[in-house]
Amino acid sequence: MKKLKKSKLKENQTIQISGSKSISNRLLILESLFKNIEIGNLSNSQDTSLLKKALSENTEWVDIHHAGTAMRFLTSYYSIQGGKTTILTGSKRMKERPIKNLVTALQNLGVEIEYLENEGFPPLKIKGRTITQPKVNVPSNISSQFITSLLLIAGKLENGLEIHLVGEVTSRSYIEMTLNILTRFGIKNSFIENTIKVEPFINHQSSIINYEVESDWSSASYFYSFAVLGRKTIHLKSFYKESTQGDSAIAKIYEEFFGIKTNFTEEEHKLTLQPDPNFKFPEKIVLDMNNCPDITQTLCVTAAALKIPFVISGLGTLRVKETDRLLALHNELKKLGTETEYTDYTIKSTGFGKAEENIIIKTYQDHRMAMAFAPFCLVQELEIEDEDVVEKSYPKFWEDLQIILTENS
Ligand SMILES: O=C(O)C1=C[C@@H](OP(=O)(O)O)[C@@H](O)[C@H](O)C1
Ligand SMILES: C=C(OP(=O)(O)O)C(=O)O
Repeated sequence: MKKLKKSKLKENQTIQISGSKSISNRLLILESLFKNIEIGNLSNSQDTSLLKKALSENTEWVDIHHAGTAMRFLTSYYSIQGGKTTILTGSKRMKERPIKNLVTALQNLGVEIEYLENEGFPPLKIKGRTITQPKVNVPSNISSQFITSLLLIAGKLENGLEIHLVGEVTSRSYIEMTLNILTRFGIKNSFIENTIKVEPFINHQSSIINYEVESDWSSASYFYSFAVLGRKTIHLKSFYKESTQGDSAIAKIYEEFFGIKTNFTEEEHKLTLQPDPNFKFPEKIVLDMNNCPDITQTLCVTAAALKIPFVISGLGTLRVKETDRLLALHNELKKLGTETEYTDYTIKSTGFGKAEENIIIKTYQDHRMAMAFAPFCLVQELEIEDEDVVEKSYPKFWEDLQIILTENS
């Protein structure tokens, strides 16, 4: 249990967030397949450590715990390890997170994959082989991680790969991030309408690539919330003006709805989050967050703390993440006095009342529930049920809060 006393924000503190977990996990797979990357500012998240461990140990039984990207990326990775059989499993929740569209795509490419418990879900038994078929159809409405998983191995296939995305494309920014990394790596690709083509990558032994990972924008989002509720300037390192991370949308969203101006200092790769003292909050927030699903919880808590009505759409993936994030938000926002209604794709506020006196936020084994609700301590004291959940993406979160917060006395 983490007790957060009613606090104030200190002025002008600087936080160094570690590398993006999404970029890091893509690079680790590519490094393992092509072996020529010097990675700087690798994510210190548990998800990245788990993936790194799996790739370095190369065992026959791999438990990836809660790490969704690692589960999905390794499914394709093990599919092309010819002559090797791997059992890939995860936490209880991982066994409830869908993987069927990816498995079916790999099966259609000729890989033998078996479900060891429930059809469509981990654990999987994967028999690696050489993939030669050049084309595959993949439904793209459940998780972009399925597409990224195939894209990461595509350059290794002798005929490359053409992926036809079927249906709506969810979390598109993450597919674009993958293609951007492939391009940096020298792997030729194109994304036209619903077809992605990746060429086979032949000269991969020739040179070493240095890749400095930009810090994690999903982690940065919590400091935007602190800056809004604490009305003080915060500095974050190491970020770039042009980001490949979809969650960098937080800068625009928090400027438009909460008056936080983001300044970039090029030389120091520093973001400065500056609240505009004359900003008038909007009467309502209406937003589609399909491109940046991981910052939904951050935004809902900021809006709830300010009692600004919100209608958020594009949330079709939230019910199959670390927890059912829409249900979790609905239950916990109530404790802050915010009533909500949700569907499979949307959440909207329906009324604002008084917050409970003794708030205890349940975390549902979801790191983002803990971190998204933490900024509410600038409004009222609260407790967060399981403080250790933050390790999944941001192990130093509570330590970093000590830098920016001072208790009200
Ligand atoms: O590719 C990635 O690194 C990710 C893609 C997104 O998942 P979905 O495509 O399942 O929404 C995102 O929520 C997740 O945290 C990381
Ligand atoms: C959804 C997330 O991660 P994953 O899907 O990789 O478990 C997340 O970090 O918010």
